Amino acid sequence: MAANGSLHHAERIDLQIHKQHSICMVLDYGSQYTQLIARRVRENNVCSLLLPGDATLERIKKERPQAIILSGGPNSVHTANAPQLPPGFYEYVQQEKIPVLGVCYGMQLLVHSLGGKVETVEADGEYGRTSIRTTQASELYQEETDHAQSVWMSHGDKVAELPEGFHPVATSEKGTIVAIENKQKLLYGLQYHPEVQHSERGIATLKRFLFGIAKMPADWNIENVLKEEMDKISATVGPEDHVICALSGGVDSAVAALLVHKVLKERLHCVFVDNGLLRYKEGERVMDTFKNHLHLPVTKIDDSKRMLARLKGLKDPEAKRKAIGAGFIEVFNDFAKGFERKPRFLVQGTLYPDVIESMPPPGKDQKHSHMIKSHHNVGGLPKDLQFTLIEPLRELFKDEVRALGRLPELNVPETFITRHPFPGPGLAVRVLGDVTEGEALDVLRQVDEIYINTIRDFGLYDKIWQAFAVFLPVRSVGVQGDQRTHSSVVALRAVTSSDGMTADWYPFEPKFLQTVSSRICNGVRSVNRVVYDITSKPPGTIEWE
Ligand SMILES: Nc1ncnc2c1ncn2[C@@H]1O[C@H](COP(=O)(O)OP(=O)(O)OP(=O)(O)O)[C@@H](O)[C@H]1O
Ligand SMILES: O=c1[nH]c(=O)c2[nH+]cn([C@@H]3O[C@H](COP(=O)(O)O)[C@@H](O)[C@H]3O)c2[nH]1
Ligand SMILES: NC(=O)CC[C@H](N)C(=O)O
Ligand SMILES: [Mg+2]
Repeated sequence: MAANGSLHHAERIDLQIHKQHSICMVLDYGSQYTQLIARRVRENNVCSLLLPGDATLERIKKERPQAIILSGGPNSVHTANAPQLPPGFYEYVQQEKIPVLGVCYGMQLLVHSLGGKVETVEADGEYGRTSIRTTQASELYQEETDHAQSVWMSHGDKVAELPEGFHPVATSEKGTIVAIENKQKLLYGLQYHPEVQHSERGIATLKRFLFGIAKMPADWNIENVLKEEMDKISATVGPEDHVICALSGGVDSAVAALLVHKVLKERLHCVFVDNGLLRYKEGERVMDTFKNHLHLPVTKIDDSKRMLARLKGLKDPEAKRKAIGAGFIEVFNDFAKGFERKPRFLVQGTLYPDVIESMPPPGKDQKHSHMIKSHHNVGGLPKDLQFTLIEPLRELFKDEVRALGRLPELNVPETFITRHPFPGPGLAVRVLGDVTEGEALDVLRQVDEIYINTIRDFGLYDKIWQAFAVFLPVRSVGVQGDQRTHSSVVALRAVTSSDGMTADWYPFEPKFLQTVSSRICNGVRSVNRVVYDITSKPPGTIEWE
């Protein structure tokens, strides 16, 4: 639970439930993937605890970690004020025999601070899929040598010289050292990101670190989250309080609503907003699904006119996102006015990726993490927000939320669990630039409907994490029925992912691409060209804005 991000995210993530468990600590240097590391650790039933990268040694000691992972981060060890390990860190971990794994920036930090050399590679970074090969036996790879695997990289600095006592244990195709160890001192480093789904054996390597090297017990699970979050809600919401829940039809808010409802019952009031940015017939379809499957009272509010007016003339993606965030809150404020005792709390299905992409964590180490885009429900919220937020999923990733929703205690219907994510700002971040120009929204609705139906016809919906169309603000020349056309171009995007933090484009068969392209050009008059987006995340993001 958080009041509009008022605490440092890493401190907030200090889930105190874990005191009775052994802890793997993650020090956060601002990587987009820091929480993903913490999440991977939990996924393997080990309790993880995130602390800011500038935590003092006293703070670290207080938690008695059994293993420590140093995250990646946008800084270079050579930039002024780049995050450092606290004085006395190495003495402490050596004395307590605590294994340390540095990931990307974390590995560069180990190397740099122990007297090795890190250099900046001017125009030759490694981003996205990279092939690596183990060169020497290491516990990290179960002693296997000469084994190739595909991993996810995102770095512009590299290790040029190892500190004393370290060995390289894997290199990339370009010859970059991508894994190192100092077995005696229990210090390990990975230049790539083992925590992301697209690193082929990344999880296996993390498990080697947790269980093989750090010998941690596997004694934690998702049920703890349910109990903890329900307890927090009971402790925070007064017995007379009524609470509003922003419900979208997506999985996150459905899980959040059912979790909160378990505690508050009829004091929870769900609101679904039609902001004019929904897909084809989405408003009606979602309300039907709520009625047939969710069994919670839901009020639908049509805010489309006001929202489209608010977006008029806005071209900048961030300005659009902020306007949409403010628009949502205006609807909830209006709704709250209808109560005798005005609700003070607002439930949102915010997930961790929304938080990490939306804002650098406020507080001391603001410099460590970069804002990627303001998610409407986090960075897009107005500054004078009148509600205290209840966000029981704020520390979780989508696949964890799905697991939580499937627990028998919540029993969230599968129709919500398996639905592709759809962002709150909806089609506004898929019509590039000005949203209200021409018929863009209508064209996009038609194209999207054909695209998703074709995906279903080919039996691919559940193989794809998210698929959608994008309306491009350009025109191209075509020939249709022997006539010259100068019409719109749409891009199709389909990605595989497990948490939205990294993604790869989906490799459709040519037959699918042929079918969908001709269905779109035949079915939507003003479109004469269809392109397919083949960009992973990174370097792209999933949405285009
Ligand atoms: N149309 C809407 N009406 C009311 N609340 C919304 C709407 N769209 C989004 N929200 C709120 O914003 C939150 C974030 O949106 P987001 O799309 O990330 O989550 P979701 O819709 O619940 O799940 P999914 O990511 O699977 O679509 C939602 O959980 C919900 O609380
Ligand atoms: O509710 C939301 N409000 C937003 O402002 C928002 N922006 C992106 N997304 C969704 O988040 C996931 C990651 O998207 P990106 O790679 O584009 O950041 C993808 O699933 C996106 O659809 C949003 N969801
Ligand atoms: N992902 C990271 O941790 C990157 C580390 C450092 N900023 C680099 O570019 O090499
Ligand atoms: Mg959604």
